[in-house]
Amino acid sequence: MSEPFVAARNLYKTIKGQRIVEDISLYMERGSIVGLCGGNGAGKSTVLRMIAGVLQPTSGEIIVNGMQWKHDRKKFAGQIGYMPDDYQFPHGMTAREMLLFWAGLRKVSEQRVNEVLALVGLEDKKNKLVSTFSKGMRQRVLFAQSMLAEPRLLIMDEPTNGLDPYWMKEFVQLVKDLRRGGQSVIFSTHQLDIAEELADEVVFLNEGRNCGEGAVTEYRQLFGDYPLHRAYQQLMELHASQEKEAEQ
Ligand SMILES: Nc1ncnc2c1ncn2[C@@H]1O[C@H](COP(=O)(O)OP(=O)(O)OP(=O)(O)O)[C@@H](O)[C@H]1O
Repeated sequence: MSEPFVAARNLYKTIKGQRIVEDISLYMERGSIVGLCGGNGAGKSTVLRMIAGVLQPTSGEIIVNGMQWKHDRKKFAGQIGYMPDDYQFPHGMTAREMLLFWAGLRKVSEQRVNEVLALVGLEDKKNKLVSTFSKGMRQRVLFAQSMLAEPRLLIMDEPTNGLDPYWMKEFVQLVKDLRRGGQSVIFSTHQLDIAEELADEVVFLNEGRNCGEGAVTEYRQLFGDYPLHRAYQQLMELHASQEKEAEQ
């Protein structure tokens, strides 16, 4: 059997003695979209940061397109676009200047900067200071940044946070277009309706562990309407009853 496009195996992360991620394995086919769902502090950002190579796992292995971070950091990073959940933009930089800065790091042309500005609808705001932007507009700058080098894998942490309904829809369409172009996407979200609309596969995390995963079509067959809401609720109820049993 051939190796999946992304194979993250048995990931553990411990920070200052606290286990944050425990035995997470995750596999992605090329050109697929995976949604990571779970409550606050479930470990979604930590898992995404490890796959992106910005945080090293305490143990476990991550292979993207046959490459490992520890063997060739530059090549590994070169095939990934990462959209963090938060970013401190420097003062005094316009949207265009920010994107030109990132484009320079990745050897991307000015024409591509203009393309991504247009994709996220910021052409007319490109010469405005990012520090004056709303949360949703800053998210669109970060989204544009992640697409700059047309990476094979896009890793996006809470990408729809702060987007208005129009941009939420546009975002969904843009990500579907990326998939159509053969790019793979993994994203975290609290918005289960977005995960249902966008993802092929969903992984639910709770307290740093995988508590359920499957194809969205399977969840639909199992639960009908609002399949991810229902699946999540069931998983949380199961978790609560297991905790209660363990206490007794
Ligand atoms: N650098 C760190 N030092 C200490 N604890 C950390 C650190 N980074 C993450 N954590 C802890 O790890 C847990 C998981 O955090 P993480 O940000 O991965 O969760 P999340 O699922 O993305 O949460 P949210 O949905 O609230 O963004 C949390 O309890 C968090 O406090």
